[in-house]
Amino acid sequence: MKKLRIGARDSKLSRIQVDIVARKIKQTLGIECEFVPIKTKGDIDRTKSLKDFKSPGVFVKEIELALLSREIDLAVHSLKDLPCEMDSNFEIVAVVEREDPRDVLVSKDGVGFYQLKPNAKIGTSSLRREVHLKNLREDIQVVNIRGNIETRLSKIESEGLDGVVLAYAALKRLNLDSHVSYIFDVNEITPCPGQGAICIECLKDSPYKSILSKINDTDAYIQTQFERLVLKFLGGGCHSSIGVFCKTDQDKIYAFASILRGDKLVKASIEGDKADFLSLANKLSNMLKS
Ligand SMILES: NCc1[nH]cc(CCC(=O)O)c1CC(=O)O
Repeated sequence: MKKLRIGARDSKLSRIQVDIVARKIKQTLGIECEFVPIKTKGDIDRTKSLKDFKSPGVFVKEIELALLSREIDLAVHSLKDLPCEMDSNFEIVAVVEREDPRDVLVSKDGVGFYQLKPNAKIGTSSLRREVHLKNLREDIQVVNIRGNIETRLSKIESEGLDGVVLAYAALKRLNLDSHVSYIFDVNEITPCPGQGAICIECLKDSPYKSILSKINDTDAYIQTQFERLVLKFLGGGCHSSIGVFCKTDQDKIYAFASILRGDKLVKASIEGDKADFLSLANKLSNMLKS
């Protein structure tokens, strides 16, 4: 079989994620891959806050165009970068691996979140993280920062911040998790739907769909599809305040979600059988709608 061309963002983290997928494809399916780096709008325009991009999927569009023009055979993304409402030409054929979905604080002096000085300045451009941080500590001042992980870490010094909040998964994959000062429990900051998961996206009529689906991690797939479905039912763009977290254990699903209503963070939780996936996602979103 010919080499498969993997398209993905051109960042250090993205390359590491592509390596993880390529290794799995080689080991499990015996197929070689090559990496095709693609610049996305989200990478090019670094001045804009993520909240100000008009359409979702700022890290995705150009990669999907490369799929359409057959310049690449598959795309590898951080699942959380994929809008929950996907264009009908495309499909998530596998969730390959899910790292820890929690958010973490990297602080200036290594102090924990509750030890930060009053009115501490914390960098993030995620509305979800902002809302949760203020819910935990009213005094926290949020500063908007953008850029890849290394850039955001460097902004602690360059912007005089007391810390930044980032995805644990990203720091682990970049081998930077020794910088972590505090790990937020999922009850403190509800994770972003799909956070920590790497996925493979293909054209719906791709000849590689069925072979690539062999490297799907079933539990990671169910958890993240559940989280994305709740986000979709709530009408959330992927840069909204909405957090959803789903855990699985054998035949069971345990999930909760949080959303900003007025100036209050409201939360709901649910559990049930995997077989009732759709109605559970529906119920959970309805609990948060009213
Ligand atoms: N918002 C950008 C983004 N997209 C994916 C990740 C890495 C985490 C993941 O794989 O879910 C990050 C960085 C972050 O949230 O700090």
